[in-house]
Amino acid sequence: MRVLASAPAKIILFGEHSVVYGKPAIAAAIDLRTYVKAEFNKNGRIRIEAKDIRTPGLTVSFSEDQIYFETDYGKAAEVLSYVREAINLVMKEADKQRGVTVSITSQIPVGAGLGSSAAVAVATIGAVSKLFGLELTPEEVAKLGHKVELLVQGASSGIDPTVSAIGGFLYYQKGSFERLPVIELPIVVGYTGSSGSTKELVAKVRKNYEEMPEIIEPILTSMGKLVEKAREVILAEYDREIKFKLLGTLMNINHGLLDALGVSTKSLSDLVYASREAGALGAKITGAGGGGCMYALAPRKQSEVATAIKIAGGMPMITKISREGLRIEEAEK
Ligand SMILES: Nc1ncnc2c1ncn2[C@@H]1O[C@H](COP(=O)(O)OP(=O)(O)O)[C@@H](O)[C@H]1O
Ligand SMILES: C[C@@](O)(CCOP(=O)(O)O)CC(=O)O
Ligand SMILES: [Mg+2]
Repeated sequence: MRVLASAPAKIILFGEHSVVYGKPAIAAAIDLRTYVKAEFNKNGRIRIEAKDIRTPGLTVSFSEDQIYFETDYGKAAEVLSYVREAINLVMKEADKQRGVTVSITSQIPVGAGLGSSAAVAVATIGAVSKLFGLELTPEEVAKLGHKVELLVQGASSGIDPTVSAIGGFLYYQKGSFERLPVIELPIVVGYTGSSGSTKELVAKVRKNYEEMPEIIEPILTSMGKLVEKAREVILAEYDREIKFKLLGTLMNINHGLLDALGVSTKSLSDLVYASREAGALGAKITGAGGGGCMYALAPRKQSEVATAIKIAGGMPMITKISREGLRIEEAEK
């Protein structure tokens, strides 16, 4: 039997990092996907082929106590940890051990704040659980995806695996979510081309929090409050122009607070300011930061903002919200 599953990337519109501390956040799945094909093999090992992750042609096999590297790339085991943990968790859930080959192709830039780790975990859980005959709901897949991120990163709010498994536009807090109405958001994502590790950035914020809780706690509280305000604006009956203006202001405040937490970089802030100067109503980091992506809200100015991002040295991407989360593309007997 062979199963092909896919799961989407996401942007966090408001509330990254503070969501790890139990505050709410708002995120949307977007139309970039990771595809995972899973099939049984006869040699009893787990074999992972990650074709387009930035260690090209990476292939690693492992059995219970050994890892077999088929390339020279030293960080291979670490790079594939989300996939390995996802496969292990599904096997535990199914209470079965069998040789499985998993092949991954992805449209999502890695370490760019677009949730590639969650998408690869969710698509792997989706494909492998179907292969083992488990019928998991999207919510159950999201919970397992959260466990994968906790195992690999040490900390995770669970927002990324939830959005990737469920799809659409979500308000999320401590493992629970509310679907928000999908509105057409005129956004532009700007990619700096560099990456940041979520594990390291979350640890950096934690360190500051532990050293100076009296300074960091009010920042996180403000972030939580601005997310509540953003939810109110999204659900209000205002006309679109007013909504976008208010959301843009909240995005700018959120960016300033993320900068205060120490997760921005010069390149990210360059793209943020270039977007605002080109007419965006708001612009902020999306995801963990330390490199990766920002996004801008730019009604009627998307092409001007895309050009400004390019001139400032970034790569613009015009994306849409994806209503669909985890998708089983094919399941062949
Ligand atoms: N296509 C892929 N194949 C295998 N692992 C992947 C793939 N995409 C992402 N990952 C895993 O996710 C990690 C990046 O996750 P993270 O630091 O959370 O950044 P982000 O989720 O913002 O892209 C990579 O180092 C790798 O371990
Ligand atoms: C920083 C954080 O809020 C979002 C991380 O997103 P990404 O891995 O950078 O796409 C962490 C989390 O919510 O678990
Ligand atoms: Mg991630």
